[in-house]
Amino acid sequence: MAPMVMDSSSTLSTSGPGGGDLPAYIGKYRVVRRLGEGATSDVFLARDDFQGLEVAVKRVRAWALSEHGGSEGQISHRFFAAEASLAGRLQHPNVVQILDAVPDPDAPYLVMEYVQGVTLKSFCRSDRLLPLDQIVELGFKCAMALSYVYRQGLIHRDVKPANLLAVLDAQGQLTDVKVSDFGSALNLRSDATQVHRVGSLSYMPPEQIEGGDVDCRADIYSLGAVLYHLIAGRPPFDAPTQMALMHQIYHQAPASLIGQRGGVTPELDAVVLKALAKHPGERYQNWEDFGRALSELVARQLVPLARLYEVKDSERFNLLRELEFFHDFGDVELWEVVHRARWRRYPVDHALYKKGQEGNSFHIIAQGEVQVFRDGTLVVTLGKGTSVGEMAYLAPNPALRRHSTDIKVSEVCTTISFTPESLGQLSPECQHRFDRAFIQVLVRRLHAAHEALAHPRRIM
Ligand SMILES: Nc1ncnc2c1ncn2[C@@H]1O[C@H](COP(=O)(O)OP(=O)(O)OP(=O)(O)O)[C@@H](O)[C@H]1O
Repeated sequence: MAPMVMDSSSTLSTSGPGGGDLPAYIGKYRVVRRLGEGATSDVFLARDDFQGLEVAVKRVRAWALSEHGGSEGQISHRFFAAEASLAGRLQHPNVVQILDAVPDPDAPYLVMEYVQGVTLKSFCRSDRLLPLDQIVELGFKCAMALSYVYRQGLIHRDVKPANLLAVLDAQGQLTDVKVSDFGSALNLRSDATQVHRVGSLSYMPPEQIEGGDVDCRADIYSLGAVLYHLIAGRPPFDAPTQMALMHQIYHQAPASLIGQRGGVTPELDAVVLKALAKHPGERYQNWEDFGRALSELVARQLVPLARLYEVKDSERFNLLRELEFFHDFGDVELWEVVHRARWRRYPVDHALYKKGQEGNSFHIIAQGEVQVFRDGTLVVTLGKGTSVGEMAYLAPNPALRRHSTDIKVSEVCTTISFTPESLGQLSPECQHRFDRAFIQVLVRRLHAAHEALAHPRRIM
């Protein structure tokens, strides 16, 4: 049995498998295992037994805060304070949520959403590189997440592979990515003076090294450097000493990605190198532009697609943003629809609904067209952005739930569909958006029906 010892916060602890002491509890959280460690803190997988929840607890190492820690100690305090101030604030599917911050005087800790997976550092080695389309997808998701973060008044300032967590499913397949570690974040709304030179040199833009004021374009550079590393298996600049590395970052253009890896197109190379421009004015000027450039690479097939007929998450997100039905949805709700809806592509002549059938799912047409027939006669053609089947879905009694028309696909069509059960699993905010969008659809239909009754000749 592992020896029992007392740790700094007087909690019983055992010697852990990863070396070092593994505390039995941190506050009310039962420690399961060590997940990783950073420069100043240890991260543990822990359980909140009361809520039955797995969390990641990041605890600042006691020595780092002690008087011996000197300026290191002060820095740790500041890093902790920066992350702690964000507890409960950042809520985005691609940002690791900070659930709580406990300012324990000996060893303060943060409680975070637990991400099952590895950091993107695992995919920076040349023998473990990800497919190019997956790298671009990850880049797009990080760009959208950091755009959200920027809109909250924050610059991350330490975007690097070790701070981007890759979500893996049970089969070990990478399914998503989450931005983490806001210890170096600059809060533009409350930090009166910028603390300079935080971050990791290999991914840091010149203006951040110089100690000048930074804005979102500094993070855009860093994400560009991460994408470069994921594509090439080496960072844009590499040198044996910090001085030499800084010299390269200031003065040397990164080598083109073409030829460093099969399948890299001039367009992909241009997008990454633009993000890595020395001068912020020559980079993408905002996250929206960088995100658009990345998603266009996928949409226009300018990266080799591993699975050709798949509707990628970036495509889905952009499709939704274009549809009137989703105009009032924020980014967070749109990502929920990307992940939770059923996305299907239907061939021409496919019968979406048949008259008399009882319906409980509804579709929103994202691409293509359908035709509505009443007793064999074409009534209307519906295209992108319209919804079908919502009447049967919203109907208060079974008789009204039967479809009164036949609906057939007339042009290859992608639909987003929900059932009452799948809609019920969405967050209350997202359900609320759906309710509002349905009310708008119904009001429009009611108005059209009213007009038809009031002015029958006009519409005949
Ligand atoms: N929410 C999480 N879920 C799962 N693992 C995590 C989580 N947060 C962090 N980790 C793991 O712990 C490691 C260290 O975390 P983190 O980078 O936040 O610590 P840090 O002390 O701020 O590091 P550094 O100062 O070196 O950037 C990560 O690389 C990752 O492996």
